[in-house]
Amino acid sequence: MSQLYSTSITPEISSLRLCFYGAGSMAEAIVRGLIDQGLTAPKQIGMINRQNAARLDELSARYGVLAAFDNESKSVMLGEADIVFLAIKPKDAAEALKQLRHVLRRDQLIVSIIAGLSIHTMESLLGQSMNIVRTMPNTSSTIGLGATGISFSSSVPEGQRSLAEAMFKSVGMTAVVEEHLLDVVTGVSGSGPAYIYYMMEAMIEAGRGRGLSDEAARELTIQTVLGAAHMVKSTNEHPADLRNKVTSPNGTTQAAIETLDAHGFSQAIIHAVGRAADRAAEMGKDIERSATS
Ligand SMILES: NC(=O)C1=CN([C@@H]2O[C@H](COP(=O)(O)OP(=O)(O)OC[C@H]3O[C@@H](n4cnc5c(N)ncnc54)[C@H](OP(=O)(O)O)[C@@H]3O)[C@@H](O)[C@H]2O)C=CC1
Ligand SMILES: O=C(O)[C@@H]1CCC=N1
Repeated sequence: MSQLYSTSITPEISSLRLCFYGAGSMAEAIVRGLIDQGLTAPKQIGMINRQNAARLDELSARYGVLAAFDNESKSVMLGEADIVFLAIKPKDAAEALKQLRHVLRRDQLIVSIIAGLSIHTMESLLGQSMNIVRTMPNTSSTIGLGATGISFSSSVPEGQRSLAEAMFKSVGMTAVVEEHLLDVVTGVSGSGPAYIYYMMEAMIEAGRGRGLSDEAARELTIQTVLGAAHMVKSTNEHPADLRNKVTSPNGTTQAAIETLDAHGFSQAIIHAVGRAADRAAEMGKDIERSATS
């Protein structure tokens, strides 16, 4: 299997065994996306968590993936994997990676989705340089509409880079960026869906508050967000130009935008993205400190 990695040809993903170390919401989003998009079969995917057996049962039943419950099967599953996804929370990363030090091999591709955790710290925790793909996906991968930032450790050969990109492309779009920019990616698109949901919550609440039914408020909001995103993508126009086309002089949109401006809407979003990026860096530093303690 490792032979495939040494070539510059992207191997068939379906022939590789994938192991998700951490079986939480983001791991599920990627797994569901990979299966639904037909990139691989459920039986090629193994999932591990720390203790929550009910969660593993649920994932096996829902997707047909394999699950490892005891330490021995966890070691076998990790050992047999061609690609190991690190999908645990940042706070658990230092301890978990130290435990993986003698389990992971250099011929395996490591794909981390952990916010803030640098390739350098991963290699310190794992005790050796490895082929590491550091990514920042988002939960829209579940429906094939994810946005994933990707960077690579210097040793990752071209074939493995293409493989990693192909996996994440199958669940959305990808952007290869320099590693230091992944924290910004976290602020924009990793956490980004939550900002949009938050705005949708407010729009729905406002609609209901002014008398729309729950269903009408929800459906009108959904279609508005969908349509606006599609408009930006399909017309390729700048969002500001599209906004201007909605805004009649002295009309309703102008009144609304002035109200948003009065409440610091743009600045709030800019600060939120920046704060998320800073928080990713802080979490990375915390893990780095645990790595050396
Ligand atoms: N959620 C999101 O939108 C995004 C998350 N991320 C990143 O993805 C990662 C996972 O986040 P998310 O899915 O939300 O987290 P969850 O809390 O949903 O899942 C974390 C999983 O890790 C498992 N786990 C914890 N410690 C260990 C261990 N030592 N060995 C094996 N498994 C372990 C947990 O198992 P148990 O329950 O048994 O403890 C749980 O299944 C994070 O690092 C986050 O930064 C990246 C992009 C977006
Ligand atoms: O909130 C978090 O820390 C993770 C990282 C990006 C989205 N969720």
